Amino acid sequence: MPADASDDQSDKPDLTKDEGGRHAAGSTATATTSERKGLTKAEAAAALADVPREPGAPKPDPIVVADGIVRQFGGLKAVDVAHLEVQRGVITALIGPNGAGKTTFFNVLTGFDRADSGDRSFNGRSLKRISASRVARLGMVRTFQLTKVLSKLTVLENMRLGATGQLGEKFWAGPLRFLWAGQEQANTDRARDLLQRFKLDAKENDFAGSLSGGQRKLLEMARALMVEPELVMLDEPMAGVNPALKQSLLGHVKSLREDGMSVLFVEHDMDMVRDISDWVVVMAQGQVIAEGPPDSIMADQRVIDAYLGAHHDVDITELDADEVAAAAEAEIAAEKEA
Ligand SMILES: Nc1ncnc2c1ncn2[C@@H]1O[C@H](COP(=O)(O)OP(=O)(O)OP(=O)(O)O)[C@@H](O)[C@H]1O
Repeated sequence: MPADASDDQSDKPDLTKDEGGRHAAGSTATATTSERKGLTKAEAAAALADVPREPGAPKPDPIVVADGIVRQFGGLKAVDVAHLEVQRGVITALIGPNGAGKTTFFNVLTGFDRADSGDRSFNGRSLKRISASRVARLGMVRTFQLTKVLSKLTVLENMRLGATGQLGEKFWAGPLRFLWAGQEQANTDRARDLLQRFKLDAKENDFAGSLSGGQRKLLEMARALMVEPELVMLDEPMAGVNPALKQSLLGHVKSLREDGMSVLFVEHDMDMVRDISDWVVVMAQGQVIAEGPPDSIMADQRVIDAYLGAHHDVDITELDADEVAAAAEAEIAAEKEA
């Protein structure tokens, strides 16, 4: 489904706007990644302590607000979300059975798909008629269930592609190298820093196609950070990832919150949901049926009936770096055999 093509003209994000008037004093809406103060798990829980455990509950400092979002495919209402607020600076999980509408809702929020009705806002600003690429430039980026790294490009080239809005991409600026060479160097430096953080630096010149599934997920997450986002949306980050690499991915997601970013992720892996999320939203048949902290959600009979009955808990073991590396090699070998 094509994204909303009617991209608006201004490239300047207005992240200071607060139509809802509910951003707390000292809100991080205008801060860059390096200036933003991250939250610990305890601080994130405290920020949500007074939020009612009910679908559509208002949050003290929402970064995203969805209102009356409906997306139909023929006669099927894939998404029918009356109201949802995503709190800034915390990790929110979106769970629900297959076909609940989670990915479709992600697509609509990020502008990769268009709702039949309803609107959503980011930092108090409506995203109506704003294209997916512009949504990303505003600071709301996503990864995909099936990774979209480009196999025939190197790891570093994939990273550079994550930096949107570069001067060198503008047709008039292309020949004027002096205008964009500095920006290109800054992007390469940032790419290398991120690759180091995600332990992919040794692979910067390898083709992305040679990475294991788990490493591709890491690369996609690293690439999403090239735009210094405020909100990172991850669609099933654990799907198809070896248990050893899961540990590493979990650590990276937690560190996003500690670095001051907000995270919204779709996941079926209940260990991950319980371990890292501060708040859980449950969807079933297109609607939000429950919201709350992980422990209360996992004990909610409606959630157990709609979803959790089929999911069992398995502890993810702590693994050291060698075990993680060995698991990545095993994953690559298994993929080659398949
Ligand atoms: N492009 C499409 N055309 C027709 N139906 C679609 C399309 N995309 C999604 N659907 C349907 O909409 C419903 C919601 O799908 P969606 O992929 O959003 O669910 P989900 O909760 O993400 O599921 P999963 O956990 O399996 O990824 C499903 O019934 C699906 O078949």
